[in-house]
Amino acid sequence: MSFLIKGVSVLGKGKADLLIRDGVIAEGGAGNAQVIDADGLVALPGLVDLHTHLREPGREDAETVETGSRAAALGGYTAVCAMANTSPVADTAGVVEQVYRLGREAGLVDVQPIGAVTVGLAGERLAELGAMATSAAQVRIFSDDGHCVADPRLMRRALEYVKAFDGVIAQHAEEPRLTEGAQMHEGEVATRLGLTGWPAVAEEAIIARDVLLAEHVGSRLHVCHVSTAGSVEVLRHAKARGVKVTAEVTPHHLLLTDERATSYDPVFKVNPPLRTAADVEALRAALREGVIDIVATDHAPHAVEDKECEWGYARPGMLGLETALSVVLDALGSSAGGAGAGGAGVDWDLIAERMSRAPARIAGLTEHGRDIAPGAPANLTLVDPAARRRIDPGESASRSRNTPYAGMTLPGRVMATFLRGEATVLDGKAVK
Ligand SMILES: NC(=O)N[C@@H](CC(=O)O)C(=O)O
Repeated sequence: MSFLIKGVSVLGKGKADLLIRDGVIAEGGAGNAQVIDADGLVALPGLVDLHTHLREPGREDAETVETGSRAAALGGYTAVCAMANTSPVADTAGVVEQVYRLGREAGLVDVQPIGAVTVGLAGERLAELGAMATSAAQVRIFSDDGHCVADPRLMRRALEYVKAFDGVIAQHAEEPRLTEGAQMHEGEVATRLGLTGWPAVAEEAIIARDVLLAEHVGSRLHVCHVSTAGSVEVLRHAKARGVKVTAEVTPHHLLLTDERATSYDPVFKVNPPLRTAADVEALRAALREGVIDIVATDHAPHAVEDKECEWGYARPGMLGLETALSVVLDALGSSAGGAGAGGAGVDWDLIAERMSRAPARIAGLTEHGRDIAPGAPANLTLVDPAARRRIDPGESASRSRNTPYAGMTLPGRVMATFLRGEATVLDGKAVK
């Protein structure tokens, strides 16, 4: 199948016609290509998510590799990195190969498994990092996400181990002793609601420790879901020293604050928790500046019984794949003075960098995050910046419904996504 995308805005090129043939951006005659009228649409390199929970194996009632992949494609993604906190945990070559194979079979996005750092995420001994790296899944990112690698000696060993194959340790920065029983951000709102707080310093202390360890070892550290202004300052300091550290922020931490907890609706319960408006401002500025390198969704689907219960019993986590781009456009627009009608003023190069190119580089996904130019793999997404859509959880392709944006109207809409030249989304709908 070939496609001729007519009149689309391409970064650095203005309006152009794009020909997709044999899986790549092609040149020459269009022949019998299917024509897509892309007037008013913006072409971006396919988005890359460094932090997705696909729940398979083990919690297929909440998500499967296939349903999560479809949600990803609808969100404009062509690659996602699948977190290791499945059941069984992705801590062996066998499990990461299973996830990799399921991703290939679904064929909607490239699914790159992340391996666990420690056996069973228990934080006691290192998992078989080398075996996962040399497996068919070629794992390069290791994370105990959901849990912090709290033991400094184990963290040091992990950083040392992955250096041999240019791997990276993605840390869920949460000092567990400081967050025992925590339900939400520690601050004025938690006090008012009488809920146990998760203090900002529990994140900042681990990031500070880990950038020092990464510097000492000379290895690569990636910090998951940065959520506080203080973490930004630690990262700024580390980067100025030349530490090999990268960091992500989630869409929800760029838009929502701890005030949402006043509803006691567990859809707003997430780890790390929603923080203050001042944190949100600092995260937006850090993303724009590059102290935070990327946006990652932390898409965390949960079954109804795990979410529609009392706040204290609900699992933390929220959906993110289908709404990420819109939330980022909204968040950066409202404080950047940009994102006017029709997407005027949006810094599309920044969006491409933070949501595609940089995450592809960190994950080593060389087929993704490429400039849209002849010869490049046709992994791209077409966005209608003028569209606004009301978020209806019932319309989600995810198996779960825990979106915090239900009923909100957000800017931008993904109209088409292509994975190696195959359409996975057309006219804003999943193709298969
Ligand atoms: N981010 C979340 O709130 N939840 C994550 C794991 C975690 O980080 O707790 C999940 O897997 O559900």
